Amino acid sequence: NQCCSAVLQSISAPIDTVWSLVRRFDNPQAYKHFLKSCHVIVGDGDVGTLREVRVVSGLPAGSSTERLEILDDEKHVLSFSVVGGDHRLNNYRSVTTLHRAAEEGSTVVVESYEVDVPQGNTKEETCVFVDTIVRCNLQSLAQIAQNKAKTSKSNKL
Ligand SMILES: O=C(Cc1cc(C2CC2)c(-n2cc(CNC(=O)c3cnc4ccccc4n3)nn2)c(C2CC2)c1)NC1(C(=O)O)CCCCC1
Repeated sequence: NQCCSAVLQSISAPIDTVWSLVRRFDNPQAYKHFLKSCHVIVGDGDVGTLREVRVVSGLPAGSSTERLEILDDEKHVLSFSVVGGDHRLNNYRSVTTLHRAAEEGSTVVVESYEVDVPQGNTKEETCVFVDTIVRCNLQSLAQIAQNKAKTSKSNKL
């Protein structure tokens, strides 16, 4: 019994700026603020790389082991799956894609996922839970990418 959903986020920064942050499988904590640390267990940052992330203290879970499934620098697609850890997100897999928005220098991020519905929770509760975290992450990504675009622009003046 799985649930799936997608979260969209518009970002006023060029697609290459946003992608430079999203593509770093070894550094998710750059914009995911529930993460305290990340270390690569196996691999060089390409498909098959395994990372272990630790969540900030005070949360029920401690860590998660995650595998990079897709990293496409041309199509701006990143996908990873959760393969272990002390949490209740079994068979979690997400796909994040970037798209040039109509407006010059703007990007739309689409992050979709699927995950097993844990014992004792409903599909609805599971989607609300995960959507909330993913939305937080993408709002943080937007802030950081927009700041990065501003600083790089002012450096060019
Ligand atoms: O952003 C993050 C960092 C991240 C990673 C983790 C877990 C280590 C994996 C957590 N977490 C999870 C838990 C323990 N509760 C569950 O397991 C869990 C699973 N079903 C549920 C279904 C319904 C209600 C509650 C549920 N409760 N305690 N902490 C957090 C906390 C909640 C804010 C953030 N992770 C994702 C990412 O994009 O990297 C986005 C979200 C999905 C995983 C990938």
